Formats: sequence, structure tokens, C-alpha cells
Amino acid sequence: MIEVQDLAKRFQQGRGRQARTVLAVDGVSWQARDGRITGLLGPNGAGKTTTLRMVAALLPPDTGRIAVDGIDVAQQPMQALARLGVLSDARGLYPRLTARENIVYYGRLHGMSRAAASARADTLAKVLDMAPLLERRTDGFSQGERMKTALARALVHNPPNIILDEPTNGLDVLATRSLREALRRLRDDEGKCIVFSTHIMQEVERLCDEVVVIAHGRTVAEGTVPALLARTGEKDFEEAFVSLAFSEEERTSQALAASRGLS
Ligand SMILES: Nc1ncnc2c1ncn2[C@@H]1O[C@H](COP(=O)(O)OP(=O)(O)OP(=O)(O)O)[C@@H](O)[C@H]1O
Repeated sequence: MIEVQDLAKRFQQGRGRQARTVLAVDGVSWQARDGRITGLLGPNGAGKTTTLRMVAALLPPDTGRIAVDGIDVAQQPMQALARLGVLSDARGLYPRLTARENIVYYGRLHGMSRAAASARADTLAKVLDMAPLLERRTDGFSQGERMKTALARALVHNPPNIILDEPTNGLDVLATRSLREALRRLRDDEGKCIVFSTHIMQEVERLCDEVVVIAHGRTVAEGTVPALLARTGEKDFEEAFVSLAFSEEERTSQALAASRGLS
């Protein structure tokens, strides 16, 4: 289980007179439960990646609290990370190593024996449907093959919680479907708590048990897709998302810009 409470993060950009502060996250709170897939849905720049980087202990929050299975990430980062698998945007794999070697190497970094990490690579290869890839060097892998190898690597220590930042970025339709299947298996067969960020409605509708809508660095709504549809009185999830994530002025100015573009 992952709990995020009142998170905030500012960045300083530039120096001297040019300096300005960007409030990237300004009051994000959510809970992600075990055996559920939770989607962080928000427009570009909403603060999703920054939030997930803080959960992964890659960035310290200015204020707020994050707990992974009750362990405070700020106070006990190593213990929290032992219970967390992180698939970030940077999916760097070692190209000269095979998929198995990449996975085992990460297992060793987590303190696993070579034999245990290799056995886990075999299990994950079945779950992620990537057995034929295991003994191939990752050099030349397709985007989908890379993503699966990186996901297996992130899961080598069998963490109960998984966070993924825009995992379907750059994947074609078949690779996307295959990733969705893998995430469902991890939820249903292994009871994992899975959180991923996206701005793709379809992804959320097809995969998520719970949705957290983030806009302007804040949580603006939380619930199942049917609950968010009911709350907004919309039939279409895209319409529901737009009404939750954008203000009246934003919607009006966007509509005006679109009509000018057409005329
Ligand atoms: N290191 C940084 N320095 C300055 N500003 C940053 C930094 N990282 C993020 N930001 C700003 O914080 C805001 C939130 O960014 P973030 O990447 O978290 O959004 P996002 O929801 O993941 O967006 P996207 O869907 O476009 O990836 C943006 O305005 C971004 O420009």
C-alpha cells in the first residue's frame, strides 16, 4: 500500500533576476491499495512525474508525507525502497548484457544471490511473457522488449508495490496490450499494489481500479471510473476528465484557440 499526504515540491529555475519558482506539486494526496491498479491521470505538467519521483525517494518533498506499507520514505528510504519496484522514464539497460544478466545484476544490487535472482528472472519471464528474450543481448531490443526487461528488472526483488511513470510511452498497440495484460497478472496473481501515471484516458478506462486526477499540482478527484462519471454527470470519461481537471476559463480559452485555428 502506498499513501501520499499533502505533498508539495517547488523548483528554482534560473539565477539572479531571471530566477523563478515553479510550484510543481502543491497538495497531492492519494492512497493506492494492494491488489488494485491505481492511475494518476493528469494533463501535461500536472505534477505526476514529480510526485512519483518523490515516492521513489529520488527527490525530497518540501512538505508532506509518503509511506510505503507504512514505512516513511523520508525517514527509512532503504526499507521503503525494498518494498517498491520503480519503472521510470529512463529505462536504461546495459546493451552488452542479456536480459537475464540485466535482471540478475539488479537482483545482486538488492542483495539477492545470483541463483535466487536468476530463478526470479525465470518467474518474471513467464508473468511478463518474455521468456524468448532472456538470453538475448538487450542491444537492438524493440521499445516493447526494452520495457518488459526494465519492468522485470524493477520487480526482481519481488516488491509488493510497483510504480510506473507513463509506461506505455513509445509502445505500439500490441506492446501496450501486452503490458496491460502483464500488469493485470501482477495484480491478480501476485496481489501487487500498482500505480502508474498517464494522460491517456483509454489506458485508465481499460486498466484502472482507481483513478486519481491531478491538475496544477493538486489532487482534484479520486475514485473509480464509474464514480467519476457519476460525480460529473458525464457519460464519456474524457468529458468527465476535462471537467474535473480544467477550470471554466481554461476550457473556454482552449475552445477559442481551437476555433481560431479552424477559421
Ligand atoms: N527539475 C525541474 N526544474 C524545474 N521545473 C520542473 C522540474 N521538474 C518538473 N518541473 C516542472 O514542474 C511541473 C510538473 O512537472 P511534471 O513532470 O511532474 O508533470 P507531469 O504531470 O509528469 O507532466 P507530463 O505528463 O507532461 O510528463 C512542470 O511545470 C515542470 O515544468
